[in-house]
Amino acid sequence: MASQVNGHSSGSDAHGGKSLREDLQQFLGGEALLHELDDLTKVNPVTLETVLRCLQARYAADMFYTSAGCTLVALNPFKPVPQLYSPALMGEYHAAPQPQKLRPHIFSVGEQTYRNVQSLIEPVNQSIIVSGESGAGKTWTSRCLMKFYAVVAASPTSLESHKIAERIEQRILNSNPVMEAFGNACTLRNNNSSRFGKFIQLQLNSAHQMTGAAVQTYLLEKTRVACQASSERNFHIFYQICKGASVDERLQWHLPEGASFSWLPNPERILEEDCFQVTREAMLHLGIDIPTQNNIFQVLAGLLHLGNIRFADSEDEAQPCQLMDNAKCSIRTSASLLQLPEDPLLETLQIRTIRAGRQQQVFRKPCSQAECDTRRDCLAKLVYARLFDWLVSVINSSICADLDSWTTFIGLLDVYGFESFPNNSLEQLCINYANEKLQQHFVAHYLRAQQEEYAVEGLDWSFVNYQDNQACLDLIEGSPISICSLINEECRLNRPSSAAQLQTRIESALAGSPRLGHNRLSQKPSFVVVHYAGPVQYHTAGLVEKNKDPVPPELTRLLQQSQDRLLKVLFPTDPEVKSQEEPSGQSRAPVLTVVSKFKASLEQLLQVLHSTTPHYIRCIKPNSQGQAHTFLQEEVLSQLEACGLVETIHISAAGFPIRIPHQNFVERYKLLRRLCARISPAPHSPFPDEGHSEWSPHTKAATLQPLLQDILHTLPALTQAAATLGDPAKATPAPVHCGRTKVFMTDSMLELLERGRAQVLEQCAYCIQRSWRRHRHRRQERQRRAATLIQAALRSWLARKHIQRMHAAATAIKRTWQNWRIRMAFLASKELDGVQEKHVFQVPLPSASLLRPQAQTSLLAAVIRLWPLGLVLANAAGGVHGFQRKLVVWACLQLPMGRPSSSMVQMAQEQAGVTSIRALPQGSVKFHCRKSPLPYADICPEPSPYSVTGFNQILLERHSLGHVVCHQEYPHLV
Ligand SMILES: Nc1ncnc2c1ncn2[C@@H]1O[C@H](COP(=O)(O)OP(=O)(O)OP(=O)(O)O)[C@@H](O)[C@H]1O
Repeated sequence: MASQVNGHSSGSDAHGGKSLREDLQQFLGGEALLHELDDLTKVNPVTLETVLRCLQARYAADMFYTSAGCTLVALNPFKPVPQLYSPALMGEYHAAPQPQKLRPHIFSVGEQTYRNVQSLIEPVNQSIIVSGESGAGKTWTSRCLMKFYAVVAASPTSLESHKIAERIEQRILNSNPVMEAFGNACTLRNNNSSRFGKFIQLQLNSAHQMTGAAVQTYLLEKTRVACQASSERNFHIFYQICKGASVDERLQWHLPEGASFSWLPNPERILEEDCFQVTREAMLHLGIDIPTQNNIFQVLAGLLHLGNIRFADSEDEAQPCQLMDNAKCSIRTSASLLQLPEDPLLETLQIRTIRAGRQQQVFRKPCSQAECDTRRDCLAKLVYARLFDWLVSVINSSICADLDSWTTFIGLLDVYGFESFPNNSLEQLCINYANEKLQQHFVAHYLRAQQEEYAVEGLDWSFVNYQDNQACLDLIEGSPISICSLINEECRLNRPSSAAQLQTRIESALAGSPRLGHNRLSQKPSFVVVHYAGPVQYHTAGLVEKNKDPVPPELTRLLQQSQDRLLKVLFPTDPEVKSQEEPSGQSRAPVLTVVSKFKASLEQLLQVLHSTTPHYIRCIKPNSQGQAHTFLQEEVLSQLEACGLVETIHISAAGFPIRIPHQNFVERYKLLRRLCARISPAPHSPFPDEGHSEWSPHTKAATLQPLLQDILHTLPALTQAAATLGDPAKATPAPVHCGRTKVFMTDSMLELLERGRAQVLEQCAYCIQRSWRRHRHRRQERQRRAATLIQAALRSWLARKHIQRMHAAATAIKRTWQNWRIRMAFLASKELDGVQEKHVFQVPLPSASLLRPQAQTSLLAAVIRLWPLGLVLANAAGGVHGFQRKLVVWACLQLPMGRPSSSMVQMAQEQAGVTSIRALPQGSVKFHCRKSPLPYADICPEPSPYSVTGFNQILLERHSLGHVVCHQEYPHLV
């Protein structure tokens, strides 16, 4: 870096060397700080030197973007810096509350532009003008901006609309590789140089989502098809088809491997742009199907073969020039690829037809060898230019949204930068003319308008001398006499004029212009124009011819005969088109020259730019070799001068770049009075409240001034607040000037106001949030109470219901239980006590029916009286056994022996079992038997594991052993 700085000023004298060393010392000492300055307006003093140092320091620190007031300076890194354009970074700039606070970047310009569209402040439409030398990074920048908008202006709503938006964005992005393949070429200064200018209009709908785009192109360098400077190349697409075609396609397009074409110089150079597949895929996405693509490539192959056609010089002027031997095959192949008849093709190239006289008689004149070559080149240029325009229209129809589906747009202008070569011609004149126009637009927008406005608004302002290029524009395009008008006139007169004559004409007619110069040392006829970026010498040779860009009508007619589907579209046999193509020599209508067409499209472009808010990005090339980490001061210096950057910085730093009409200012910042009201009561209060913003027209004018004053009164408070927040830059009161119709301020003041506004809005939002939360809380509380009440009522109802059901069930059980007990007791007592008589006939004694009634009665009585005794005896532990026992039983029961019923009684007795016998003192016997023959006496209503089934306690009284007391007992009662 030191050597570069040394190299910049290599003074030989001791004093010069010393000052340079000091300078260098100072520079190097301050470098650490210098690279931190991200706005060139902060460089002090603002001179080319300091600006240059700052840029160099930043470049060394890999900081490629620097603000310069209203412009962004973009240094070409000439190396991939992926993190500089990552989607994450895009998101960061998009989400930042103040993107301009972040590091300078094209995304901050992009985001600012997008926010301007969202704010709907007039003019809503925005334009970003990307300018710079060839290879400075304009196309790269435009591409990155398009990607940025594709991300930030994508539709976040429904999945369906998101998909549509994504498809549109993809198409817009796909238009880049197609346009670059057909419109870019490798030049000495840039491997991927755009050979046309373009204005891309990104269309946004009312929700600020990208719905489409439109591309307008300017001045395609079509001469490149047939003529390339040494070490340069043709358009990329020709190399792509030659390198990327498949074997079949090669056969079809007659492009054998290793074939040489004179219009395809330097094919051995391999560039990353030579990617045929990428172009094909992008074309497919844009709706250009494979057959159409093949058709396009076939036509391009036809042009390549056309370029190989060579003519031999003819000795005899009356005879047409003959084809060279090796060109015969080329013309056949070319004719077949272009689907043109071979002989008429050859004839059209060899022979000129002239219509003359009143009857428009046709004369045929053989062309010289040079003329044949010119006609061949013209044919190729004509086809290629039409093909390019057609492609642009196809791209537009694919990406352009319906007129009613978009409301605003962001325009991206990528134009060729200022050009100055040793040999400049009409192309450079047009390019530099466009740059002058854009510079004027810039000057008008930022510099002149700013200063003039200060004067009109009555502001005290010391004017800066800026370079007004109006004089230069007058020289090029002025009326009635200018360079353009003179060249056009030469074309209209259609007279043979030499280059020297044109030079003399220009010099004599425009002698008074301060911007016209003359290079006395020049060998060739030329004139010099002193552009804002420096003097450029234009050679007059061939200027008029280039301006005419003559297309012999027979060439168009020939192409109209083609059977090729694409050429039929490009060259329709439409009479309207025909009349445009063939202006008759006698017509007084203005001739459509290159300059006049370019001027018209430029004016159209400037009209669009004037209706938008412009943003500028100046791309700077740190070195012409395209090397990373190399900052050549001299080269950068000339570019800084060429783009008028230093003046911009100077004025932007000293002036008031922000101008807001009173009405807009009041509308936007009237809520700042709330801040003031909190600090101190406002001095004026005859204005309506914010809630009543619809003032009547007469009150409006009357209230505007006091309102304005009120707002301005809040500024000290705002500045103070900034100071307490520890922002010293904002603490010093930034100048605000109230003009007659507008308020003027600096960026920092605007920032302060915006911050205050955001603060008030934030407080309002808090207030609304608080009220809403309170309201919501109250409502929730009410709802909660109501819910509790409902729950309690329901629960008590349910409990009551349950209890009622349980109660009813318990009552029913109790009743049933009581009834059962009563019934059981009744049945038992009936069985034991007084029922013997009544039920005697019901005792199910077997063979009872066989006994006599008396016998039956006595038997029953005996059973009842004596069975316990029988039981006792039968079950006695010792003593009576077998037959003896039976006899005892029979005797006790007085049963007749051998009767079947006796065994049954025995059975019953055996089953019954006696559990205990106790002799009571009075001589009675008390015993318990396990089971009685009574059906109800042993029924336990409550069976439980602990309960013993009812058993009978039998007491045999001594005094009446025959009287038996039998009652039921329950364990729990014992
Ligand atoms: N930001 C960047 N990061 C990395 N490389 C870049 C950047 N900008 C530009 N370049 C490199 O510089 C080259 C030239 O850039 P670009 O084609 O955008 O220049 P240009 O100004 O459009 O030139 P022309 O006017 O000739 O079309 C690119 O091919 C790329 O290699």
